[in-house]
Amino acid sequence: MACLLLRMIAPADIPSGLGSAEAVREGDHLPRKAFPPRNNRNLSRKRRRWSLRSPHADSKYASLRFDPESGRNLPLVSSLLTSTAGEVAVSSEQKVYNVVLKQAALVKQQPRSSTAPDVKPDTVIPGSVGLLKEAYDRCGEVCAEYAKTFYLGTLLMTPERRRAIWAIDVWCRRTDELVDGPNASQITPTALDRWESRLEDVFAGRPYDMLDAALSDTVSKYPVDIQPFRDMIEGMRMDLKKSRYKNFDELYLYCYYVAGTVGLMSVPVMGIAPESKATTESVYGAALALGLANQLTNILRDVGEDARRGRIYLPQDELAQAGISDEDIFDGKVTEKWRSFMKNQIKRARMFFQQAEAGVTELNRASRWPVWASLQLYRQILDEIEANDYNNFTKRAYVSKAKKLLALPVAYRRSLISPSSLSQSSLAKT
Ligand SMILES: CC(C)=CCC/C(C)=C/CC/C(C)=C/CC/C(C)=C/COP(=O)(O)OP(=O)(O)O
Repeated sequence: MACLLLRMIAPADIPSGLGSAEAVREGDHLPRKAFPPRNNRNLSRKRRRWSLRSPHADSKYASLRFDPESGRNLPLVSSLLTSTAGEVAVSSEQKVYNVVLKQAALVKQQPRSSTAPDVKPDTVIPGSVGLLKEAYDRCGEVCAEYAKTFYLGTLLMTPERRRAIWAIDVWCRRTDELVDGPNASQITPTALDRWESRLEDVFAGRPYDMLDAALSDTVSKYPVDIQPFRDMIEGMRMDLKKSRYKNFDELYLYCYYVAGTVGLMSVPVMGIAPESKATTESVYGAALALGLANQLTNILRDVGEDARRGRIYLPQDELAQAGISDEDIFDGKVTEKWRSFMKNQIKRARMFFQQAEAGVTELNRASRWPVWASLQLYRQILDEIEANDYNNFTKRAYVSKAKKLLALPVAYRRSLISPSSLSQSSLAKT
């Protein structure tokens, strides 16, 4: 099939760790060194980050309020921001919400189904079926190695959905690897442009290597749009350029690019439960919120590591308001000011998790367990930051194996709750 026409043109500035044409021919599609052990990673940038906004309408960071009727964050005043120069600009939340609407519109025409009958069967070209299976299997191996818990959860999905999720996950990891991996220092905006044109080829059915072939096949079968993928690359460009974020609006956009996009890519594959009464937009909004919540958590966990790389992802205006300077962060002293600042940041991240929760129940049953499990595990990192007395400078907050194991049956029980069993969905009705 078209997606197995592996192209042999290696863009010179894409690091070889991303899988060369030769590697494909030899069957070693993605050298393991492309995904070094996590503790050895080049942390030149914050990893995928995401978030929406303010924890409580009454907090000093509240520029949005969560509206349970629509399942959306609504601007408290307006979706327009006024700059100091007096120019009026559309807020990041509004920009991203427009993407959510577009993504939802793309899948709306598809009938909701738990078995995904809309998924087209593999096109059989003699000799290619085995290769495609091998490509997906390799994606599964990478996912298993880098996101064990999530991988285990995906095993509950239908085989088609599971392998599609692996293919998307692997593309995201490879993209992240460009600016966060062993070859990060060689990455230029031109390399990202090349990665983007390679993405266009994947969507046009012209994959470059085996891992791309799996994604190419996935996007030919599910209503997955290219925009969130392009946006993720845009997040990598942003990371090359910026090491400070003026305010939450800037950080919001970054978080959408690098993590909220993953939520938008996943919903078309995970599927919305046929019995769900929630609007497609609201489910996409929840998926976005989960991406944002995870990314904010990731940022809060890694403050010290990032500072050692000269990076501060926390909003500068909020830091200034709390009386905290960049130097204070580089010094890494846990003061009362810091604790109080962190409490507000944690509140905001929790608000996004809460917003995401309502959407998980609306997903197809088989997709709920892995999503609940990963939501719970990531949210617990916030509890661990508190347990470390807000020392995220020198102590890494992590969830113990025992807690991870405990989260699985809890997530499983929650996954049994179906949209129809909720007397009143917290998401908007169609
Ligand atoms: C809620 C609904 C309706 C759907 C779910 C939609 C999904 C799957 C959302 C999840 C999006 C996601 C997994 C984003 C990635 C965010 C993130 C911070 C990833 C960090 O990944 P790693 O770098 O592997 O994490 P560590 O640094 O913790 O190892």
